Amino acid sequence: SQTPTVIIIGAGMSGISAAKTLQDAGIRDILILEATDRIGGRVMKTQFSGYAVEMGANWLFGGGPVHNPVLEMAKKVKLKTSLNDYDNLTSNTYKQDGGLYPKKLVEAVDKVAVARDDFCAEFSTLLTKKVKNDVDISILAGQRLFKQEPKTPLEMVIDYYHNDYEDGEPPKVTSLKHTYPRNEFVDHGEDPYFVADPRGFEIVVQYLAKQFLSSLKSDPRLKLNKVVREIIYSKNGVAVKTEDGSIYKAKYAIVSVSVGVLQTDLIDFRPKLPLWKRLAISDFSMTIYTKIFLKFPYKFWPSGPGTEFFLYTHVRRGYYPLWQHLENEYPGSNILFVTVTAEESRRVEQLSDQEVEAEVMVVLKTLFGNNIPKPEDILVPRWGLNRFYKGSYSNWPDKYNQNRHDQLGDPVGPVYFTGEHNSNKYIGYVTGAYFTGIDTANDLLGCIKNQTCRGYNSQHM
Ligand SMILES: Cc1cc2nc3c(=O)[nH]c(=O)nc-3n(C[C@H](O)[C@H](O)[C@H](O)COP(=O)(O)OP(=O)(O)OC[C@H]3O[C@@H](n4cnc5c(N)ncnc54)[C@H](O)[C@@H]3O)c2cc1C
Repeated sequence: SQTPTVIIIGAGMSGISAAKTLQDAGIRDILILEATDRIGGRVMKTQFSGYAVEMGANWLFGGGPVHNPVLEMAKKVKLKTSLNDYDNLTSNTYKQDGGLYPKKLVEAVDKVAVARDDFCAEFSTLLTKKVKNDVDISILAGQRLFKQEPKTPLEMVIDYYHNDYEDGEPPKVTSLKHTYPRNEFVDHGEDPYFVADPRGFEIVVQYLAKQFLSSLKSDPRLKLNKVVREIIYSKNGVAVKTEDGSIYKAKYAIVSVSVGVLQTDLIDFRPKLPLWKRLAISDFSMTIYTKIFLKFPYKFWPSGPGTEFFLYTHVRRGYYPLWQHLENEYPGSNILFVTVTAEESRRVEQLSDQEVEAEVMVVLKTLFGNNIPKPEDILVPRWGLNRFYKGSYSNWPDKYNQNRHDQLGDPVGPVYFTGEHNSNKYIGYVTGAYFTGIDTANDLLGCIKNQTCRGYNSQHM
């Protein structure tokens, strides 16, 4: 077969959106190499006790003032979504040893958290506007300036909901400047859509792919089960080697794997990537966000309006803090899921399913009594251990500046980089992945069509 112009590594949202952009611009001879047996990447549903649940992305943002093309696609495929009852998220907040906190107290703590967020947003804007060089602080440092740093278990779980639940990593290590103000898709005063569709959120990535691929399994431009292990690059082009011993050649490559994967040696770049690039990769952060699903024979948790979520407070920040039932989406499913992040995710991933179940049941018995039934099934995703993801999504660390982030996305010779982590506004989100795919493809098109190839700028090779 003919040598393609571009090889795209990875068939997640960013890789597919880059491929679509190239196709639309007339670059038809492309080849997508995907390590797994499916497209979609971190948009991934799985069948759990007869229901489609989202192992990866679950919330679709876009009810706000900014047009979100991912939401438009979701509407085209009639993706089934519901609106989460975020207004009532704090209405059932349990003490560490069981029993509910008085609603008034929780509301008062939440009010402080909202004011603290507003302060952080204003302070971040001030930093951006008034300080010439790129000065940044952590969200926690911002909270301390507000003189209302969360300290008690109750304050911490509310803060967890306001920050870690979105960022994946705690305020201590997260950039204030690049996280606040929260972007328009998220902080629009409207709840994001919660995806609960038998076809999964991944139907949206498939929809995009089908606009240029004849088949998601056998189109010659897409090869599944191709684990890229080596990229040899020079002014003449790239040679991409896969684990099964194949070699694919092209003029250019677009690498769309997660920054977590780039931090490992799964893909060997030859020559080694320049130092500036390696630093930009190694200093960025990839979090782990874990939704643990549990199926019970019957429900024993609060149900009815305003009960979709419940919170568990613990002196240990992030210890099984945020629970959600699926009664609105899948009535009668008797499924609960609890979200853990960052260090707790790293710890939980090392445990067996049985060990996780034992921990979780101690918490549930504390809240609902010793007579609750044993779960019939448990699902513990392990995104951090998976060599094709090495985490769930990226998080902007407080000591990482804009210049370095630009370098994270900069091309090196004929090798271009894309993916969620390169987004400036929607880092970590499916929407961010979609936009960066387009941006990277356009950058490369500038090179192919106009010979303005940023990969060959002075320092770049
Ligand atoms: C648990 C979890 C919850 C999330 N929640 C949300 C949410 O609610 N809302 C939201 O908008 N976003 C959410 N996200 C983030 C969102 O899923 C990602 O930002 C987005 O899907 C990333 O797309 P991508 O194309 O950048 O990367 P990926 O989807 O990771 O695509 C990269 C592709 O490269 C492949 N690959 C890796 N290594 C190789 C190799 N060596 N050779 C070939 N192929 C390779 C991978 O298999 C993958 O298909 C969540 C993610 C997770 C994991």
